[in-house]
Amino acid sequence: MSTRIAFLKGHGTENDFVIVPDPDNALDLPAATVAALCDRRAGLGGDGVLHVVRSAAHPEAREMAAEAEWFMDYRNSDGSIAEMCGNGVRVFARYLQHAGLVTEGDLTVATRGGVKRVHLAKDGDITVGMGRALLPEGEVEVSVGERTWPARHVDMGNPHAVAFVADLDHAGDLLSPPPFRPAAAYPHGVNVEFVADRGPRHVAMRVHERGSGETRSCGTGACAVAVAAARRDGADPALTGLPATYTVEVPGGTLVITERPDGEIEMTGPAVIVAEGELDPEWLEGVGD
Ligand SMILES: N[C@@H](CCC[C@H](N)C(=O)O)C(=O)O
Repeated sequence: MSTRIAFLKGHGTENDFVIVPDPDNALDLPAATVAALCDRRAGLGGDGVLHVVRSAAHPEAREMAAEAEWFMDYRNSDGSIAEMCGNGVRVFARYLQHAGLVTEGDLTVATRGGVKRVHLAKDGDITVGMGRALLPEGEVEVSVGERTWPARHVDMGNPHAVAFVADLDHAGDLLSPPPFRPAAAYPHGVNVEFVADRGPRHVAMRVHERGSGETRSCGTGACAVAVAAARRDGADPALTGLPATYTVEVPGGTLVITERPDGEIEMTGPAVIVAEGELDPEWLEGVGD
């Protein structure tokens, strides 16, 4: 990579991303480059990278090109690849609008977790159709220090372990991934949500994200939390025939999650573009040295 490369910085409820527009998939973005971009001291800083590519130009998205023109090639801040990023989809859609590539209204975004339907208001919040959750059977436990909690395994395209706790401070400083049992439950690692009640259908969470550490929000995590809370509260929409809406407070803001009786989940929240610029080619050439 020796030519000048454009970037933007954006966030959704303070889950922050470096956005790299690359319509023709011409850039090499190895894990070391992603990690350097996300480095908060020596790079731009971010919980992840949103690599913006035309679906037709990306081998993992070509099959979705007829349904969604743009592919969100999402990477965690350590350079690892994840199937989905809920806050990322909203910020991705906001970028497309900002760049004049789409107008407000309805659009689709291809992700490794399938095509997501997005409703983009001109200046307001963005709603994403997140698909259905899977709830694999089996007991899971997560620990922090001396404390251990039962956790609900919820798959939102990416894996989550949701633990209800009395106090979010019990999750400690979350400087390393919370150990979980059994190891076989999450062969590819897991995002862990700690959840405390705030009121009827109103919860607060902290999250330790696979590949990024503790972040200030996780959209797929908030959906997993709402799904787990609805089962705990006897509000499973498939059983009641009624939608279940939860307000999920995250350290960086608030997300509203609705699960319908057919299992489809919608997430609504903000998305903001903060800055744009160009990477310094010399800095980029030195990455990985
Ligand atoms: N912050 C994201 C989730 C990003 C991926 C996650 N760290 C994983 O590895 O599965 C969100 O908003 O959903």
